[in-house]
Amino acid sequence: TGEDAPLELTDGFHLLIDALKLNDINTIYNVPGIPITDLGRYAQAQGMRVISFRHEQHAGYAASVAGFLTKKPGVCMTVSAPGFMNGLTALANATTNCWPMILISGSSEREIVDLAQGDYEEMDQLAMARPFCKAAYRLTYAEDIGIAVARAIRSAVSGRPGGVYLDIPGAMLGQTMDAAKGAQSLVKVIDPAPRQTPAPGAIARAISVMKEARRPLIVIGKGAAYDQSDDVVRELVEKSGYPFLPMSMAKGLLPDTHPQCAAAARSLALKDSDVVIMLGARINWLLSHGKGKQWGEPGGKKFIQIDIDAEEMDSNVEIAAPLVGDVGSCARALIDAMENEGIAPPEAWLDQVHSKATVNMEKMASRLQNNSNPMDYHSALGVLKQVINEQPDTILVNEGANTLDLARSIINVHKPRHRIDVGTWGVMGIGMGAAIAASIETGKRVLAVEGDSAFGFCGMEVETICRYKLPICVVVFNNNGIYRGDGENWGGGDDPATTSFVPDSRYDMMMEAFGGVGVWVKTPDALRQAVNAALASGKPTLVNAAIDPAAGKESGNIGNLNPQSVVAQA
Ligand SMILES: Cc1ncc(Cn2c(C)c(CCOP(=O)(O)OP(=O)(O)O)sc2=O)c(N)n1
Ligand SMILES: Nc1ncnc2c1ncn2[C@@H]1O[C@H](COP(=O)(O)OP(=O)(O)O)[C@@H](O)[C@H]1O
Ligand SMILES: [Mg+2]
Repeated sequence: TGEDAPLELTDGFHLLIDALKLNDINTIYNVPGIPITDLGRYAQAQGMRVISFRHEQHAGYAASVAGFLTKKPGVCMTVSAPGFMNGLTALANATTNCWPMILISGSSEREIVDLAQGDYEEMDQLAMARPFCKAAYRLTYAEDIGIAVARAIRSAVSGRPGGVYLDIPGAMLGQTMDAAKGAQSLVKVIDPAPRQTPAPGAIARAISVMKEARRPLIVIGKGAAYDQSDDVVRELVEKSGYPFLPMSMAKGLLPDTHPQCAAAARSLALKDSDVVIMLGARINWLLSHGKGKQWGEPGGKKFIQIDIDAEEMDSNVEIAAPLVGDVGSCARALIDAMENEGIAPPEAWLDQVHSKATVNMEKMASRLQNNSNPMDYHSALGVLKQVINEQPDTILVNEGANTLDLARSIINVHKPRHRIDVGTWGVMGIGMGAAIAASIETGKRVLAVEGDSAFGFCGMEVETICRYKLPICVVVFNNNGIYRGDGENWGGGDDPATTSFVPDSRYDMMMEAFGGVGVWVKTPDALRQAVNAALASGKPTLVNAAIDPAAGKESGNIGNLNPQSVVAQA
């Protein structure tokens, strides 16, 4: 341009969008409002998918699940203070699940915040975010957007993935700068999640432990699902001949119907195994911290642990052979070393585990056949098991207590990353955000199996599902309460934990209210018909499944975590 031509300008709004797009981030999950409303508009105008929710917590759950499914940071965008706080729960949950997510929140100027002068939605968000995420950054100048977004992406996906907070003051978005200089300030991140190979000595140590194994077991965790080295994981399992136990979101890396799957013989596998390989799975509360009777004789086990985070080792029990690196690199190195060392498959042990699993599956199968009216969990889940067996490409979302614990063991998963649930924390309310992200990120049909209480945490997002016409079938297991619908209260009157719901609530009418399909079903046949119709039509559907209020147990399988009052029961 000639010297008198006007300078071409850009601004914070557009530099932030350019930085995200340059790094192949093309979706924003948000709730609009000051100061980010126009940011969403401009992002959409520049070709990004901007999905607007009814509450930031569910936009955040969606972003974190997008991170789990794509290995790119899911982006949640919120307004300041209350919007930021609503997103913070999802950011903390992402960090706990080791999923990459970036929470971008509008904020106030430092000079006002630091003098506590009472700005609109004033809060020191940067300080508030720090304890709940891997890294937190705040922008002051538009020219720093390129490096800040690069840092946020790298922090979210490198090493152990997790949540990152990026604080964007409203005034910064409005700052202008020379467009050419702005373009030069952008950074395309190079290799943000580098492969991390284990040290040869660590491999040799693991092989020496495996050589002693007579009854080995591989526990596969959601870190392995996230790694997307599915073929190498399958190769490690099949070449070793070891039984494997999938944790809930690692189900489907190898199909639950695989002959080496020990899920239906979990107690035997945990108690009698002598060497346990943890593959992208933590030994935390979900595995009783590696202690107690379910793990057999104290000291009777040796652990090999594969994890990208070196500090995870020895968190709960001594790790005899730590393998620090990504699942794919560690599994590959282990397979190569096994071949050279001639590690023999443990046929007798595998047969023992497989026959125990077969017996248990046959026992369960008979409980699934009943055509009871009202349905109980088993008859309803027997139907959904069959639906997923027939349509294995459907992504299953699942939450509740009995609804979660029973579905996890009854519904087989046949493909990697096709089951999304409450994660390490056991969070209720992830269902609708997870279902929306699974649908948006994969384009696949989604079946969300929700306890009625769990659905209550996120039910308003059925309007979001209808607004974007997403092919999501929500099945609410309506047992009229949290855990059960008939508990008597020791203090007399309605039990605050169970009969707190209106009996026979018509959740199906909520979906109809927004133009979706609502069906109230009371029998397995009606449930099957409604779900198959929903998956065939791709229309947003809510199937309100009446479940016997007397079925189920308080807190499902984890009631033992409750503290007991001695005094109260005296
Ligand atoms: C955010 C949040 N709040 C409360 C809980 C406690 N909680 C709650 C409230 C559950 C609801 C279980 O009732 P449901 O109707 O979803 O499932 P079932 O009736 O089938 O057991 S399960 C559970 O752990 C939680 N895990 N997360
Ligand atoms: N790509 C990866 N390679 C290796 N380990 C990983 C990878 N991504 C995450 N991890 C690790 O996987 C583990 C996941 O454990 P966890 O969330 O407890 O799984 P689960 O609940 O399924 O057992 C975490 O310790 C995390 O550091
Ligand atoms: Mg319930």
